[in-house]
Amino acid sequence: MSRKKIPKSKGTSAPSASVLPAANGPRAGRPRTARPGSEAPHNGPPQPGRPSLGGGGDFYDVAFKVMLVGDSGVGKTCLLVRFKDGAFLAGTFISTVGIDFRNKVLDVDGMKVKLQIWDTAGQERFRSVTHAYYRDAHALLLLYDVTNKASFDNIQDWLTEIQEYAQNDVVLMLLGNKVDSAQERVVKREDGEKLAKEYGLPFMETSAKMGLNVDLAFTAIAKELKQRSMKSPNELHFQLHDYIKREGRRASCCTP
Ligand SMILES: Nc1nc2c(ncn2[C@@H]2O[C@H](COP(=O)(O)OP(=O)(O)OP(=O)(O)O)[C@@H](O)[C@H]2O)c(=O)[nH]1
Ligand SMILES: [Mg+2]
Repeated sequence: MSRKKIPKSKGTSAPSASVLPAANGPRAGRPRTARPGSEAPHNGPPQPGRPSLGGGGDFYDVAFKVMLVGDSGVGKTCLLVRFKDGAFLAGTFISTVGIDFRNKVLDVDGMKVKLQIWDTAGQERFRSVTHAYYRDAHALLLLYDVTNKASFDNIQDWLTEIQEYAQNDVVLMLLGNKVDSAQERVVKREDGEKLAKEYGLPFMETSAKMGLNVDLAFTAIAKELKQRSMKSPNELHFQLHDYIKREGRRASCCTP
């Protein structure tokens, strides 16, 4: 990938959320692998260019698509499983093939916000599959692994890719995962903060293993997207940076 610099902050206009009437029906099933280009199964993952957030039958007022991106092994799948099921996938690392998705409905200030979360494969060979999904994403969580310097160094390349394929107004957050592995840490918190500041990105350190800041990351995204979609002049403007600064916890404060 090239190492082109990108503009240092994203725009702030509202993404067009899918505002759908609350539905009643069965919950979405297990995540499955998308097959771009083929016909979407009923209630299955939407295909690139054919956005649909109506499947799954959850109760919700507004729905958004969130994508997890970053190098292979940084913990994208574990972050999603922690958020969705409150569990940690220990043991053998099973690399994601193509793309999976899961839905979760959050209560954000009295409104049901459905996040359809796309878990992408970090491996280079699946990159073209991932590209097709960027344009429909309302938000991106970009992860690196604090125990893997290369995954941090590659963030700039990911930002270049995001600039190329995602919407200009996509909500973007940088996450440094695996902070529970203090002994193996090679990327300092300050380095993550510095990079995030350089690009005007909200930033947090997380641990999918311990659950540190995982709910917070998704909740912050949901709040930001909801706020942008409401466009209510009476509502106080939600400040994503301030929110995660206030609510975010440091690794040192959390015991296993
Ligand atoms: N210590 C620690 N290990 C983690 C954490 N998150 C993930 N891991 C481990 O890191 C490895 C990779 O995790 P995955 O979530 O599968 O990584 P991924 O980013 O989805 O990788 P790809 O699917 O290949 O893109 C697994 O062995 C996980 O158990 C964490 O917060 N702390
Ligand atoms: Mg994965």
